[in-house]
Amino acid sequence: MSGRLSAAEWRAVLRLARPHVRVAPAMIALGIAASLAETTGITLVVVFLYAAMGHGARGPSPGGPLGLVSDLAARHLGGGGIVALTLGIFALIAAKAGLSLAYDVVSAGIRNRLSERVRNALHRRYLHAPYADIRRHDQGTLLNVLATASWSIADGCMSAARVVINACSVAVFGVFLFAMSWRITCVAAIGSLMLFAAMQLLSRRAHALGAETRRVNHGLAGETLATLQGMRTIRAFGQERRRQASFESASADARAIGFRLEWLYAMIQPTTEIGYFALLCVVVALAQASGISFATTLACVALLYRLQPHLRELEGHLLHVVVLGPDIRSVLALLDCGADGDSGEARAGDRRFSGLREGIRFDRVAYTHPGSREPALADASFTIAAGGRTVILGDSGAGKTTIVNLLLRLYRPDAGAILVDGVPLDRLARGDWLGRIAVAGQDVELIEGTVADNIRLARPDAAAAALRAAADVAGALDFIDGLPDGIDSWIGQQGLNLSGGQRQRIGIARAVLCDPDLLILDEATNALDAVTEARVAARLDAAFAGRTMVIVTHRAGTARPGDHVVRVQQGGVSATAEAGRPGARPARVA
Ligand SMILES: Nc1ncnc2c1ncn2[C@@H]1O[C@H](COP(=O)(O)OP(=O)(O)OP(=O)(O)O)[C@@H](O)[C@H]1O
Repeated sequence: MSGRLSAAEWRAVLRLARPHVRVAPAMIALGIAASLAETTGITLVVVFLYAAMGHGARGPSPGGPLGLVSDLAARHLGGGGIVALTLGIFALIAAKAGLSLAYDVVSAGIRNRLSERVRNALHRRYLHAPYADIRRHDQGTLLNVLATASWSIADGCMSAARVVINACSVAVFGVFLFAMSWRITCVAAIGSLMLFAAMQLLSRRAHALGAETRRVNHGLAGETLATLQGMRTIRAFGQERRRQASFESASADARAIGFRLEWLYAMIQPTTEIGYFALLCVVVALAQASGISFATTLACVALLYRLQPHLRELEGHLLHVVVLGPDIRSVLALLDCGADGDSGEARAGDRRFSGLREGIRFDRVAYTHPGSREPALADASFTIAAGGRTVILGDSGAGKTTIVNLLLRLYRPDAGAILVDGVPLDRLARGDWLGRIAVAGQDVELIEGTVADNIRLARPDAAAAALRAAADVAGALDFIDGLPDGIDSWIGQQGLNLSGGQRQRIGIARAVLCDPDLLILDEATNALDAVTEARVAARLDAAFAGRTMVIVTHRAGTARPGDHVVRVQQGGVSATAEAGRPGARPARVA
């Protein structure tokens, strides 16, 4: 892959920046106006010095625009010329400061708004890209791109704008210089081009450092996540020292790369300063040799001196765009993640769904996880009857959770169909479907917050009474009421203030709160003791009588007489039968 961003990548960046592109001309105009004010100011300063030294209308004319301004000043300003010039210079300095301030305010606004837009777009993609695709990225990368690299698009745009402004400023300075002396301008242009070529050597190094920075930052984010997510395990296994060493190693990499990057940027200033000093010496020598007046030489030197920061900035921003390239590319790649596929939004479906009437039929469904060789589910056919209990039974790794994820539309079958009352699942309006089903699993995803926050996650508008009722059905109310702040108790990071069984019951309460037509319990009570598990099962049976329940388990004893049992084995469905009457239905072998 080439170092610099391609035209297509720049087009993608501009598409992201589109709402702000119309402000860009105004921003660039502000930058150029500030340069104009500066160059005019420098010219006036030279005229001022010239007049102060007793020249002006009475002295020899410096020629060119300088002579013109000098003559005009002397003719029209008379004795008060110096005062008027001073005021003029002061006004131009103030104008330049005002214009620069306006530019900074506008660009800060755009930079922050554009970053916000990119952050939001990335977050949206994390939520809507096909689940299997987004899950393939490691969390450190996802975190780093959202938190840090997302700024690179705005920074890249700002640097590109600065490149245009600096190039225009250089052109403005060039025109002034040319009007004063074409010879000096030619020498300055050749010298500047030579310095620019030297900078290109730094730019190549910058690209390599940019890619390295991205890799190191992702590593550091991964290390941070590993510490945060594994805090308990690390301590339980006495791995603090090793973890600290691993973090410090990543941290040292970040320090080293940060230093190398800053060193690279720091190289720009002395390199250009030395180069320009040599150039100024050549200019002065040339001026003397070709009889260019002192005033013109002074003005040219002053202009060249003030041109230096613009050229330095131009080179710095060109370098910055190169350094940002890998980060910009990683943002674009994630924004594109699954964009061609059918994300949850893309296959939202248009058929209304108001409740399960007959049942759900898996018809020769196959699914292979991206990157996997073996299918997780191969040619699976079975039925989940409406209004009854279906037990999906299978060993660890048999494909049970894959079935649940297919029902949740997190995955899409590679082959076969899932029919809900005869309608393909992905034709149903996604909101309608997900609004009618709820799942509780063995690993409950808990957010940092209170018990109430966590139960409410699936139905943020639920009333307090509904929350308590759901917790009661899940057998969670007793322990919740025993917590220091009851349902408003803080549950700690990942719910660590709670036991595994308590966490599972919060997960069940969350599902119950949705009041679903179809309740899926994926090993949802395996952390409970037998008595509590039986109590929770009885409450759920009572609350969901007449509704559809899918119980996913590896324990054959979970099935009760009357339950429909689907046995999953090595990705296929080996048999379906009615619990207690194994021969009652013919086994359907996938
Ligand atoms: N995201 C994934 N990427 C690749 N392979 C996966 C992924 N998720 C699951 N698998 C594989 O698919 C197969 C079925 O996994 P699944 O989670 O459906 O099994 P399970 O029956 O629910 O197991 P358990 O009872 O242990 O939870 C397993 O071999 C597993 O390794």
